[in-house]
Amino acid sequence: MRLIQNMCTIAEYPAPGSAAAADCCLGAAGRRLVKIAVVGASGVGKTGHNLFFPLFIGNLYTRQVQIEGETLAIQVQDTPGIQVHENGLSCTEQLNRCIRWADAVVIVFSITDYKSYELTSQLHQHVQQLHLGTRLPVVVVANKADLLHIKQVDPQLGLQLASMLGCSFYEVSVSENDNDVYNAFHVLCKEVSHKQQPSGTPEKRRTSLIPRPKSPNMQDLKRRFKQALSAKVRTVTSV
Ligand SMILES: Nc1nc2c(ncn2[C@@H]2O[C@H](COP(=O)(O)OP(=O)(O)OP(=O)(O)O)[C@@H](O)[C@H]2O)c(=O)[nH]1
Repeated sequence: MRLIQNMCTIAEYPAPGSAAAADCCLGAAGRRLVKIAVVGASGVGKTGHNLFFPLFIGNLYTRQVQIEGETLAIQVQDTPGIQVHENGLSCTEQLNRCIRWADAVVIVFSITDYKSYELTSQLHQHVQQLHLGTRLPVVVVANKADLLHIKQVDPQLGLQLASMLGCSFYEVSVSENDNDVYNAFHVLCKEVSHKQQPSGTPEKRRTSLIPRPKSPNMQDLKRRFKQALSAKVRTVTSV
């Protein structure tokens, strides 16, 4: 992935569904915009991920990325660490708003924190519930891969979980290896980009498969028209 350093100016993310949100569907300079929320337990390294997005306003980070020859604008929203209570996840309205705003989600857990790993499937379920009817692209990221000596989660478990959830999986170390983090975002952007593509081409192909109604047979029409006309003439003559 080629990351471009010159950032466009962005506004704070608008409320989903607002007119501003609609304007925001295209990034600055008419670019398509990919909005990503990074979620996970507290202390797993979410903010570290966002540091790859050098321009930020409040909790919103941005940069541009080249995907298949097109320059897309990515916006990444940092979210507060999620707390787990006895009766499940405790998600603030702010977090839920952010998940609804997003086109894709990165779920981060730390290999040094088993509880953060356990949270992943609940979080995935929560994300999909907030986007009922569409399958939101999600990537699972196991962070702090440099801390193998104090690991509580075997990265293999992360891989198994991600494939069970139908997500891509990346094991990364925010503090040691930028490339893996880039790759995780790249895969997600590509997936969103494909989802956002106007369905023109496949749609067109589909319509061309629908049989066109047969054009009326002109000879037959003329014959029927003549018949109707002569019947009328006959009726008028007999009167
Ligand atoms: N060794 C190591 N430390 C990391 C890594 N990623 C983050 N950290 C450290 O983990 C701590 C927490 O990182 P943050 O990015 O603040 O975590 P967060 O998920 O944003 O935490 P909250 O803001 O509480 O939700 C910091 O001290 C980071 O320096 C990593 O890959 N390796």
